[in-house]
Amino acid sequence: MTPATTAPEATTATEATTATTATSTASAPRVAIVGATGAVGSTLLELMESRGFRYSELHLVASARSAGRVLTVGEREYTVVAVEDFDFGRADVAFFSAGTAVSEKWVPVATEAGALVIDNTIAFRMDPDTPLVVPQVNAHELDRRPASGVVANPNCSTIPLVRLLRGIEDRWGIRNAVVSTYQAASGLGYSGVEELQESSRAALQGPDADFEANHFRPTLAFNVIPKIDRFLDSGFTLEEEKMLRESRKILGMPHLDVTTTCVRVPVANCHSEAVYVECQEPVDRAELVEVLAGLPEVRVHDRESATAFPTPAVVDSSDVVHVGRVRVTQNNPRAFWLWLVADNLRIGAALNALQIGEEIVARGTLEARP
Ligand SMILES: NC(=O)C1=CN([C@@H]2O[C@H](COP(=O)(O)OP(=O)(O)OC[C@H]3O[C@@H](n4cnc5c(N)ncnc54)[C@H](OP(=O)(O)O)[C@@H]3O)[C@@H](O)[C@H]2O)C=CC1
Ligand SMILES: N[C@@H](CC(=O)OP(=O)(O)O)C(=O)O
Repeated sequence: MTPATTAPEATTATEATTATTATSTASAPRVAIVGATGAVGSTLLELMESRGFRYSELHLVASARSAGRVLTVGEREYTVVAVEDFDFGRADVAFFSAGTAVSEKWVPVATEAGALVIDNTIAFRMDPDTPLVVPQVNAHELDRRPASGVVANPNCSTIPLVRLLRGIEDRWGIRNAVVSTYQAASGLGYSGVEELQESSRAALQGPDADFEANHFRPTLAFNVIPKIDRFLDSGFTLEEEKMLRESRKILGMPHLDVTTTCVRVPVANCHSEAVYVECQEPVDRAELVEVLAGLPEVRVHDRESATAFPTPAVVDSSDVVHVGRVRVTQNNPRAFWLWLVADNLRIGAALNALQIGEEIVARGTLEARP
């Protein structure tokens, strides 16, 4: 997790916001990032640089609070523009990670102006005209420009899960899966991490320390909270419901039986999941390890030593899904458990969104601009 840098001195707003990368060509898209100052937006900017994603223009967009702030991307400085003041006709691709309400209001404006939107929020995920894409699973959905003009990025816990379930379904067939998540404070952005830090400091000072929670109630410091997002009438939370319905849509398995308990834990970054899967056929552990390790961008930590299992503190800022504790159950040879850890800001949000962008460019999907 690396915050964006603010340059002490900067070029003027107009110059800065329309700068062209050294590596760009006429065919590289013009890119806008809405939510550029946030945890996901900053991670996206970092990944664009490290992965060499080419653009002919880059526009950084946030709320009026950040308008005029200057961010350094690569070796250039860019001035942040308020979304109300941005002309989406200046972007071929617009990444949105500024919350659901912002996407509901501004994504239609962006698509109307001709931009293809890659949206990180829940706003359009279940829209039938909007593909919900994890490139390692269903990149073929990007062969054509979507009717809605939007490609949705799934929930941060759902992405690593479906990447493993795809390989398991293809080899053994899935009867059902039971998942418990252990989700980091960064799922609520920079302010979630700050609240975890401040509440931990206050808890260490004693019961009378002055601290007011905005996000996590009861406190997340030295605690775990079995509720993420709001409760539904079913008794499940919306986060748990997202994991069911989004997994079904991404995998193209409308009857997939996956049930979850989503839990917030006092970890800064990286979501973990304990996953139980019952298959249609008996599973051989060695073959399971081989199948999982053969999936794209997955690393299996398999009994290399007594501590060779992934944990959030160790695999933070990693671009692969880490898997450990792979074990077939003693009472049912068709069932097994595994443990996964994935960086929610990268794999669960910015990296997945950027990989969608890379696929769109590679497949020429943007050429059908309306
Ligand atoms: N964190 C995660 O793991 C995941 C997040 N997401 C999605 O991404 C969104 C952003 O997450 P994250 O980056 O972590 O959050 P942050 O709180 O760190 O950042 C929020 C960003 O949105 C901008 N923003 C807020 N309100 C407005 C507004 N009214 N108009 C324009 N821009 C606005 C902020 O700009 P400003 O600096 O001006 O306040 C900032 O750039 C989430 O709400 C969620 O929908 C999706 C999957 C995972
Ligand atoms: N709900 C996730 C983060 C997030 O924003 O998810 P979604 O995009 O599905 O609302 C978390 O708190 O860890």
